[in-house]
This record gives sequence, C-alpha cells and structure tokens, in this order.
Amino acid sequence: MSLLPVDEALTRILARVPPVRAELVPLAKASGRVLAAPLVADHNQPPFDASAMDGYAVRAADIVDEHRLEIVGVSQAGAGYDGTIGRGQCVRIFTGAPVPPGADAVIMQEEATVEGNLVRFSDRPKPGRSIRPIGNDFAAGQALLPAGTLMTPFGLALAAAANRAQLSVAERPAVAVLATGDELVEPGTPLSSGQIVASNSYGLVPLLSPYAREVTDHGIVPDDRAALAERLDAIFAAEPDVLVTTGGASVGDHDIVQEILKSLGVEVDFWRINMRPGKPLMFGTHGRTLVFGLPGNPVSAMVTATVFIKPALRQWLGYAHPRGATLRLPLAAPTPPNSGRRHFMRAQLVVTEGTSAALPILETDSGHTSSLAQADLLIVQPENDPGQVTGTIVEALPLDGF
Ligand SMILES: Nc1nc2c(c(=O)[nH]1)N[C@H]1C(S)=C(S)[C@@H](COP(=O)(O)OP(=O)(O)OC[C@H]3O[C@@H](n4cnc5c(N)ncnc54)[C@H](O)[C@@H]3O)O[C@H]1N2
Ligand code: MOO
Repeated sequence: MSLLPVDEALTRILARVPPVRAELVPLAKASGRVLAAPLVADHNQPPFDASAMDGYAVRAADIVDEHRLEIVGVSQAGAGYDGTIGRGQCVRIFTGAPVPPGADAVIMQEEATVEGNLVRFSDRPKPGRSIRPIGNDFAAGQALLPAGTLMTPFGLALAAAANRAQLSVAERPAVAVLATGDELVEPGTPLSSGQIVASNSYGLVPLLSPYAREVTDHGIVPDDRAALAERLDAIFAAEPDVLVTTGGASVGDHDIVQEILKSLGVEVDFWRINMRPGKPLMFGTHGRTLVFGLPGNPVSAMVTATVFIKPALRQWLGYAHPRGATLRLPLAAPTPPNSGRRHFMRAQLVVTEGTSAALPILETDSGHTSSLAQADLLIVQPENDPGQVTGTIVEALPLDGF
C-alpha cells in the first residue's frame, strides 16, 4: 500500500487553495482578521511636536544661572498656545499638548518653582528633552504592517492611531462539517448497545472557526449510501468553500464516504498518508469546494485537521506562514522508536523556572481522547526515528486550539 508523505500531501493541498480575495471591514469588526493589503499610515504620529510631560515649554538656551522665565500662556491637549515663545519666555504645557514654536524643550513641573508669573527650574534640559517629535511613532505614507498580518488588539490600536476606519482583509471561507457512522449519537443521548457519542464535530468546529466565516455542523449521517449521497448533495448545493467529513475513510465494508463523494463528482487528489494517527485521510475537490475526508477515530480527526486543514485555511487567509510555527524544544523524557510512518506524538509543555520542555505522552491509541485533551503539543517524530533521549531537541506543533 503506497502512503503519501506528509509534506507532499500538505504541498498538494496548499496548491489547491485559491488566491486571497479582499473585503473592506470596519475597524471594530477586524479583530482576528488577516490583512489583505499593507496597513499604511494616513498621517504623521504624533501629528505635531508634542509634550511628553506636564510642565513648561522652554528655550533650552534660556536656562542659565539666575534665570527667571516669564509664563506667557498655556498649551493643553487639543488647544495649543497661539504664539511663538521669545527669549526669556515659557509656556505652561501639559502631556500631549503641542510644543509652541520657539520652544525646544519641556521641563517637568516637579523641577519648577513658580513666583507669580515667573518660574525658575532646577533642571538644565538639552534641546529636545521631553518632546515627542512629529512623526516619531510613524510618518504619513509609512507601511506599518504587511499583508498577511493577523489583526491582534495591538495591530488594531495601531490601525486606529493611523486614522484608518476600515481595513482590507481576506475573505474567510465557509466550512461545512459532517459526521458519518451508524453507531453515532449526539452528546446527551442515553447510549444503547453499540452506540458511540459523536464527539469529532464538537472539536472540529471550534478548531476551524477562527479561520472561517462560518463553520456549519451538518450533524450525523448513517453509513447508508442513499442517505449519505442525499446529505452530501444538499451540502454541495450550498457550495461551501471547504467540506470536512469524519468517519468511513478506511477500508471496511461500511467505509463508503469516498465512494459516495466520487459518485457526486468529487475528484480525489489523494488518499492515505504516511502518518500516525491519521493514515486514511482523503483530499479532493468538488468544483470550488475543497473536500477533506478525515478518519473517524477522534484523535486522528483532530490531528489531521491540525496538520492539514488549519494550514489550508491559513493559506486561504493569506497568512505569511500558512504552515504555522513549529517549536524546537528539549525532550523532558525519552521517546520510543518510531515506525516508518511520521508520528504526531501527543506531548505536554512543561514549564519550570523559565525553561520549557516537551514531555511525551506515551498513549498512541487514536481513539484515546483524554490524552489528546491533556496535550499542548504534537511532537513531530520523523519516520523510522530510533527514539531519542531526554534533552534532545525535537520539533513540535503547538496545539493551541484557537
Ligand atoms: N483493515 C484496516 N482497518 C483499518 C485501517 C486499515 O488500514 N486497514 N486503518 C485504521 C485506521 S489507521 C483508522 S484511523 C481507522 C479509520 O477508520 P474510519 O475513518 O473508517 O472511521 P470509522 O470506522 O468510521 O470510525 C473509527 C472509530 O472512530 C469512531 N468515530 C467515528 N466517527 C466519530 C465521531 N464523529 N465522533 C467520535 N467517534 C467517532 C467510530 O465509532 C470508531 O470507533 O480505521 C482503522 N481500520
Ligand atoms: O491512522 Mo489511524 O489514525 O492510526 O488510527
């Protein structure tokens, strides 16, 4: 049986992802979206030379022995001093207010002694002291963030400071999820003999939602050719961008998902990957729809979605690094030898006194959901790896969920 290498499978998936389509959204709706065009500043920030302190705007050269400066006015945020400071003069100023023409330094008020409208200072500022020069943060026309940047709270605050009311961001895909299996029942159902609670969709929907316009859970369909064809046909009629099925992906008599997908016009790009868990993954297309047939085993479904679907959705959004970050961490315990399949090994992140390490979870059963829920990482163990000792640096994918 030929199994496709993981890297080749991912490359083939990413090659099927369409180019980014842009849409304009109001700034308040742009959290978590990905820039489709660079964020460019509309103006200088600060827009004028601004005071960094509450105090006095002075000419630094005037602060000599026995000086007494005349306070000729006030500059406050939003209402600057309407004049130029001459020799021997200063202006009362507040943080964020425009520094008046003629002044070249600000002295904080803690250094001032005021007598009537005269003031002397215990500090000898150099020119520029406590002034934020115009454009110090950014200049008009400056590219602040490149396309492909995820808009975090920090980026959103920057976009607002750059006076942008709307952002050009990537359109997100609509994702459909369908669970298949005669034995499956919804959570909360009293279990009859042979029944299994359908858990996969409850992990997949939140896993994929951060990258999607919507993730529609189409529930459970039994391993029945007519019922499966009818449900899939209805899903394809709605033309989702991505369809994710779970179950029925292997070779058993009831594993009919691929057969039915093909009968509905899905062109299968590949089936079966050289990895564990997740070997029976299938990928294909139906018109514009990317189709992922995930294995039913719960760990296999979540691992294949992490390794293949998340990067595909990141590429859809134009992320600069669709494959995401891999961590390099020392092992906190040895790993056993691997087979010829790449192993995505559940592991915990152990943080002690500022150092981080990956602690392998030795459970490899692809139906063992409790160990996956305890994992923070998937150690990427190479094919035929002989096993590694504690302290060896290994590659790991973060299982951040969101
Ligand atoms: N003769 C062979 N048998 C199997 C092979 C093989 O190569 N030859 N591959 C094994 C591997 S590896 C995997 S992975 C599984 C995948 O099988 P399917 O995708 O056909 O999955 P099912 O048989 O439908 O289900 C497997 C298992 O997972 C449970 N399941 C299914 N859907 C859900 C769901 N939505 N939520 C929770 N649990 C679910 C199901 O009840 C089964 O227990 O095949 C091996 N067999
Ligand atoms: O590849 Mo299957 O996912 O081992 O259980």
